[in-house]
Amino acid sequence: MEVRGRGPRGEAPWKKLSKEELENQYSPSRWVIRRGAEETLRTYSRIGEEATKNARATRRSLLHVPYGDGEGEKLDIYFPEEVSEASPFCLFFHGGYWQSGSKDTSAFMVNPLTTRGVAVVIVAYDLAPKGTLDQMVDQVTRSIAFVQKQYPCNEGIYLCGHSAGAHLAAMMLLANWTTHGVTPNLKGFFLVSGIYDLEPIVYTTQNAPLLMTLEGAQQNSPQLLLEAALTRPSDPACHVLVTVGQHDSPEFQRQSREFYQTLCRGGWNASFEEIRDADHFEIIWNLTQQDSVLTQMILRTILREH
Ligand SMILES: N[C@@H](CC(=O)c1ccccc1NC=O)C(=O)O
Repeated sequence: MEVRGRGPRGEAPWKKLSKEELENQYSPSRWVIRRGAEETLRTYSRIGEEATKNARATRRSLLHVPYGDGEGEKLDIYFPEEVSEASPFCLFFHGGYWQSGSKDTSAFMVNPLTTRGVAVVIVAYDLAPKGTLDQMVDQVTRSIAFVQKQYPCNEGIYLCGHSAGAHLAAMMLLANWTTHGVTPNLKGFFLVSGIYDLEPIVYTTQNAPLLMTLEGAQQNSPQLLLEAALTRPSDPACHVLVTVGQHDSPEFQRQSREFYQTLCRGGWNASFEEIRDADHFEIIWNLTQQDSVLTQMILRTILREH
């Protein structure tokens, strides 16, 4: 019998790593090749800030829209040139290990997508230590239900997440919409350099603000939940793109590959792409560029299917 989360051949590979090596594997900025770690993180913030400033200056938008009663439950909606409530909508969930990042610095994909008629929503959620993983997953679920209720004529809802945000988006593959009074018109997922098995994170310093227990990590691991899922995808046409950077760490690459394989076994319409010459941060900077491989893959999926 296959042991849950361990693959068909026994022990999870990360369990053989020393504490230092595990820390290293789950520190994305240590794997970048074109600049130092600190400079990378500064550049990441700067590019996010510039993209957001640019999006807010050039696109029609609704900013800080509450999707719930909580202080942190806000989202920004950026509209295409020809405002239409029937546009496809792409919701973006930023990364930062569930403890950093902001919707106000994450409008990376807004200009390339709105130019092609796609409305983009950048979603904020309560970061740790204020927010727990369970709360963040619930907030993300409610943000999607909110968009569906506001724009019932949408031509498809697509979820895109980076790193920790890809984890939150991936959890929506398993969401139970019956308690939300609406089933969103979900047509695709774009999961970028994500983490799908949270168990190794428990043993790294990233867990200090998260305070995840082993049990909590397992309950919020789409990798384990999908392996155990008895249900098939309700919409077989819904596409799941799993991407990882060529220069992401071997553990990040393993997580993406194994998640993709599990999706395929579960009957999902999934594809896997390693983005050449990109590290964990450059992969998201690509989204600010109309002609990058990742932007083009996302646009092809949305424009073909809606
Ligand atoms: N301190 C982390 C920061 C990090 O992992 C990160 C930063 C911005 C966006 C995504 C990130 N990773 C996962 O969510 C690092 O070592 O790179």
